[in-house]
Amino acid sequence: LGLDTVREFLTREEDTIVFSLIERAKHPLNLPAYQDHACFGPSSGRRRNDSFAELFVRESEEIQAKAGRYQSQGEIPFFHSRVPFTLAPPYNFTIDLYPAAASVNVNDAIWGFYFNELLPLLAKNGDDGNYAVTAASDLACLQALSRRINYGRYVAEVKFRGDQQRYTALISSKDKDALMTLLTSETQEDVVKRRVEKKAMVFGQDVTLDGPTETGDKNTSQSSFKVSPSVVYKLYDQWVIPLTKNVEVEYLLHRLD
Ligand SMILES: C=C(O[C@@H]1C=C(C(=O)O)C=C[C@H]1O)C(=O)O
Repeated sequence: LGLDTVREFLTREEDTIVFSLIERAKHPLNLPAYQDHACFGPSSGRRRNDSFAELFVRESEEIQAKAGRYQSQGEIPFFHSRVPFTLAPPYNFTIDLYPAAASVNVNDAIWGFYFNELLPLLAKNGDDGNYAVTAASDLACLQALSRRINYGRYVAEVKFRGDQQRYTALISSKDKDALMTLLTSETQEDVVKRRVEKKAMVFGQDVTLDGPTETGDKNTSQSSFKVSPSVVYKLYDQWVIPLTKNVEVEYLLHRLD
């Protein structure tokens, strides 16, 4: 585990995130899927206050928990299920994280910005009734974002090991601001934001057999991309990077527990 390796992981996750957004943007907003108390058919066993999307995520996570998804430290569910067993054969996952800090995560914040702020920028107004397909693509977005952002734990572990003296001093004095400054690389953040914006252009264009496939083409206006590159830039600038850094700080604060 080194800084180059963790950054390679984050770079690869960008592809997953951009593709999952492109998939979600295929569907209209489908607002009824997100409304509390929404009533679809017989409400057998249905908990009140759950939107359809919430129910979909909860139940999907339950089956994925059974299948062993959360045996890996890299995956953190949005809802903690009480499923005690796993269908998957046991596997000795590597333990890279410090135990007392390993469960640090910002899934609640991810849930909030995804549904309240990102989704309206991503999906066009409309309702085609395909709520299950829509919620399945929400789940894919949420899982990709959660994996990327909560990977801040690994980034923090690497940074801590690389500069134990300085980090230990700041952790002991619980100096959040100084920790934030020490772990921040503005140059790297700028590279990441410009790269994801470019990925939205490359992955989100219509591919045809005539003409070159280029991102600098003057005919490719923002509106011709499946997901607006500026929305992807904003996603990283306002939510993904700041939340990743919050995860890093919170992890570090527990690194000496
Ligand atoms: C993840 C890192 O830590 C911080 C967060 C970044 C990000 O979320 O992309 C980029 C640079 C750092 O400010 C890193 O150094 O790679």
